Amino acid sequence: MEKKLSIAIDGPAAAGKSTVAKVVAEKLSYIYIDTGAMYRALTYKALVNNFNLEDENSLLDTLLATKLELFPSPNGQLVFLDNQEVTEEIRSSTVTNSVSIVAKHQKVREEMVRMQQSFAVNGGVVMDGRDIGTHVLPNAEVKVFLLASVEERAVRRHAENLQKGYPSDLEQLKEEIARRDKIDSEREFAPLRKADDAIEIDTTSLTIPEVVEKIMDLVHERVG
Ligand SMILES: Nc1ncnc2c1ncn2[C@@H]1O[C@H](COP(=O)(O)OP(=O)(O)O)[C@@H](O)[C@H]1O
Ligand SMILES: Nc1ccn([C@@H]2O[C@H](COP(=O)(O)OP(=O)(O)O)[C@@H](O)[C@H]2O)c(=O)n1
Repeated sequence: MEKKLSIAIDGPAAAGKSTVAKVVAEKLSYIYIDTGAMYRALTYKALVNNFNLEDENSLLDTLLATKLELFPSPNGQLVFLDNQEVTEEIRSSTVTNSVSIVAKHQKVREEMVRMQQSFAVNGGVVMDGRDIGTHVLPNAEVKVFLLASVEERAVRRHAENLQKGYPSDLEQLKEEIARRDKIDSEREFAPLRKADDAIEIDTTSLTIPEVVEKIMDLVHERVG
């Protein structure tokens, strides 16, 4: 039987990570794990309960007391928080604009990483996020860092919002994406960074199938 690999996909907001990670996981019959959803779920709970997002210890306590579950589904991944489905709720702009504050806390990240590593213990996983290649799966056989210009990423998110019927302002999205990238890249602990051994793919002028194909080529190189 072919060896089951671990595949790490990192990169800035709206670079296409989850879209291509889902397709790659499906092609390989691997599990897809969207780690951003975990930070989003904790942020959602903190916002609903009016918690101070700067209070690292209380966020850690909240996380430890939370039942956070990810279930594979044909459309990607369902997210449950204390037995309640929050798959859609965690994508709201309120959560999006606060999540990087929650995600900068070291203690929160350490616990998230512990959970993420436990999901990946048997390999056969495609995981996307910001620190997968650098911290969560440092021994992943395939590491990819996806990039695209901030303009292109904002245009993509804008189109996605309009298609879903959500209100959307392109200039505002551009600013929000740039601001989130800045916080994610500048935080002290486990910032958004390409792992030394990750392959960078600039997707600005690539289609989704072209990006998937590049990643599948890397996978095939590793399985020989
Ligand atoms: N190579 C690409 N070309 C055009 N659109 C893309 C490409 N990759 C992703 N998209 C679209 O861009 C949006 C953001 O992609 P997503 O996978 O959610 O990004 P991320 O997970 O990195 O935040 C989605 O609407 C997706 O369909
Ligand atoms: N491994 C990860 C994944 C997400 N995150 C944080 O969670 C936020 C949301 O991640 P996401 O992948 O859902 O975001 P999008 O790029 O899909 O909008 C990021 O902006 C980071 O602040 C992180 O710090 N580390």
